[in-house]
Amino acid sequence: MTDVTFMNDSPTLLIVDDEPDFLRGLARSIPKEISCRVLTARRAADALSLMETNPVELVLTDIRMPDMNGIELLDEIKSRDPWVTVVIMTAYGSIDIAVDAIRKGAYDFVQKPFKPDEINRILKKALERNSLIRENIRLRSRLTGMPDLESFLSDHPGMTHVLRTIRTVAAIDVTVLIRGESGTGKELAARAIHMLSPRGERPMVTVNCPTVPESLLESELFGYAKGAFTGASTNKEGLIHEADGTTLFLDEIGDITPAMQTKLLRLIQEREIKPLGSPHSKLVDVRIIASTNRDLEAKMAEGSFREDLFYRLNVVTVFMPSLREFPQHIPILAQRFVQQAALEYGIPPKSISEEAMHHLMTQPWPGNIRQLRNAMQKAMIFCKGDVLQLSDFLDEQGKVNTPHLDTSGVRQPFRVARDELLEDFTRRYLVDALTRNHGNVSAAARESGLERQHFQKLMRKCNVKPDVFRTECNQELQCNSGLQFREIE
Ligand SMILES: Nc1ncnc2c1ncn2[C@@H]1O[C@H](COP(=O)(O)OP(=O)(O)OP(=O)(O)O)[C@@H](O)[C@H]1O
Repeated sequence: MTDVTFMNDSPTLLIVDDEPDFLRGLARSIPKEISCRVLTARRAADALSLMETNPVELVLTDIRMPDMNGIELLDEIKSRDPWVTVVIMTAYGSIDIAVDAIRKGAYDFVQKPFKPDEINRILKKALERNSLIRENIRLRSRLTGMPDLESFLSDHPGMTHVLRTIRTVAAIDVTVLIRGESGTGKELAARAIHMLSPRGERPMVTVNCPTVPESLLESELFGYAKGAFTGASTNKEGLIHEADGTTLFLDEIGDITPAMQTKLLRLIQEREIKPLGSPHSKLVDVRIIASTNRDLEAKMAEGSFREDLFYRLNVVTVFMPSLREFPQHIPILAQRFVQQAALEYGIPPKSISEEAMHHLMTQPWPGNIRQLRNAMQKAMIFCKGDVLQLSDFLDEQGKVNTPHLDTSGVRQPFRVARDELLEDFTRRYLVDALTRNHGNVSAAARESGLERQHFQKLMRKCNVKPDVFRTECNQELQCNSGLQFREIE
């Protein structure tokens, strides 16, 4: 992976090709007037990881690559950020592949070997298109009042992908499905999408599907006509009518009955509602955002969730990561909840001891961010001093909370539960070892009796990054000694 040129505030072009000489030559041949930062990657996987940490506007990719071909890469890029412009390089004569790429959302294609003028013309056009799209999104956000997304979703690198998707889908009127475990911030993400969208000036209409009794859900959503059932003494508009012109957020859609699924499918397909007992249908203009913490694929397999509804909802999917996947996110969130609680309860903010932070980072948090927020609030209320200590996070018996070892409420299949427990144990073990060794991977591996590579493999599997465990003195030491500080994986 190389960063060839860099110009401030310029868009970024990422060139992907497994031929090192061709890649280098092409990157160097991009003329100055196409003012862009050029990144290169020799494998699709490297390209995707570069895109996690760099805002890439334009991708120029070869079709034939060993790990993932250009069309698969195109699919993956589009599912992450539909606004990235992708240009495909094909071998001479493979016009069918080029057409397929365009059908799948590529902006253009160019046949190898190509002349510099030809590729430069395409790149210029592609960058122009991209800047128009971005400008459009920016203006719309300004008009609707951009909320400070970072302030609640955090700009931790692990969350940049989620943030980018939220910003992008906000600007286009597509149906969005937000998936993730309970308490990961699905509703918050739905609000962010709505507020950033052109519909954001009006409030979003939220329906928490499981909390509305099944017998009432249809009339609540679609409304009813006078005389539709005993007690219907007047016409009543439903929530979908209320959401006409704005966003309808269907929270926990995985829990609705097959009959309601059919009705919602009709709404999504035809944008039409027919109140209960009314002979008339009417068109509505609603943008639908749905969320679920259910395994919809499993529900489809057992026949309790309609496939056609799933595909209608799943135009764009946002996956909210669990705290287990991003323990590095915990210190930022914990500090933020301390500040929030201080403001809310009118008490001075407190710092968090190293021991307490370590405890927070090694908990499995099955209730995710919600559970962390509650733990922080409780600790803030009961802590007597200026520093939150480990004891402020222990349960009534003075024990460290270890919910995963309590199997009484576990409903998962044995293998799933066992694998989760094992991964949780491994992650805690790694975090402990890295904390003790101030983020020094070699030392932590030595102490654990593991090969460094094995230790790194486990870190990758459990998404544990060493940087957060590095103390200031350790960082200084490494920087002063002239060593590269970032871990190269
Ligand atoms: N990134 C975040 N930063 C700060 N607070 C957050 C964040 N994500 C979630 N929260 C807070 O955590 C709580 C749970 O969030 P939210 O209700 O959006 O989760 P959810 O995934 O919709 O949960 P459920 O599936 O149980 O409905 C809320 O109080 C929310 O404000």
